[in-house]
Amino acid sequence: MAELMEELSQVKGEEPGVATSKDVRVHPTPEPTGHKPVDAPTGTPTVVVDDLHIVYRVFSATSDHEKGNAVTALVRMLKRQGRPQMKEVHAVKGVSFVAYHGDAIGIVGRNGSGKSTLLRAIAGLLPPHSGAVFTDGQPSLLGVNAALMRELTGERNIVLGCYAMGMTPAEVKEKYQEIVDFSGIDEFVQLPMSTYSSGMGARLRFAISSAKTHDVLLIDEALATGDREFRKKSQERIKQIRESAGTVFLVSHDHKVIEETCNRVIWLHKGKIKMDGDPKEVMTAYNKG
Ligand SMILES: Nc1ncnc2c1ncn2[C@@H]1O[C@H](COP(=O)(O)OP(=O)(O)OP(=O)(O)O)[C@@H](O)[C@H]1O
Repeated sequence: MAELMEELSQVKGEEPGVATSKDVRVHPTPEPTGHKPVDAPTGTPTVVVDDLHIVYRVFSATSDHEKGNAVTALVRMLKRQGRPQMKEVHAVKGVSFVAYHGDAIGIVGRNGSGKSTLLRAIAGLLPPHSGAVFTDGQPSLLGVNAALMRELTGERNIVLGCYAMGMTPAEVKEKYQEIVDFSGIDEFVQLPMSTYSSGMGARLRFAISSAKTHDVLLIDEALATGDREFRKKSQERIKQIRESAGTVFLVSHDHKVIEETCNRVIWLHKGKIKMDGDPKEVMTAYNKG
């Protein structure tokens, strides 16, 4: 571990790079890296989503003949034909809400209702077609595909992941063992992540990203593969983030996790907010509808 830290800090310099999410904030607020919990009181706005529309543009092939391959593309070029028609998928349609410091907001809805798209837009990874997202603080998106490197060991991923979140070498050193213990991967930490089960990978991802205090933590199904014990631990961690006045968004199809973890639930239906409020009330309506 010590040699690894030294090796990596030499490569990256004294103050390693800051997480990419800082670069993609729609409304950035300058903050020192690795800062302590946000000192804003709970109840002040942290994310404002204003009449947000997200539209994906995809090439559509209306017939087999038009389907994209090298030959059809070449024929199109020779015949000087244009590209196949663009199709628009309107994934988020006029969503507005305000989230506050200390909120844990569950986002539920059927497959394709726009949950992941909304999270990615809050993280600044998707540009609004119209409308806007304003964030006070640094949003960090934790998804099932969070960028850990499968061919590297757990140990290396922990160090790189912490650096990517903007921690200093001293902070990484301080947090390292806590992350290993929280993830429960034990001696597997010395093995490449390609040898991990999906649950072990998810636990390590959550342990790394929750080791830092986040202003806005966006979790997309990342808790789904953990076992019951890990779920409990991660719920406890989310509670701590909320108590330190961060804001958590949680997309999950697991209603129990949503009800136990969140103080508010937004129900998305076909890209629009169908209901927004108390978890029990929203989940009861959602289960009926
Ligand atoms: N990269 C993309 N390109 C084109 N369309 C997309 C893309 N990603 C999502 N969509 C479309 O946007 C809509 C919303 O998808 P999204 O993944 O946000 O839904 P979701 O509620 O998270 O679904 P799930 O519960 O299945 O994860 C769907 O119609 C989907 O087909």
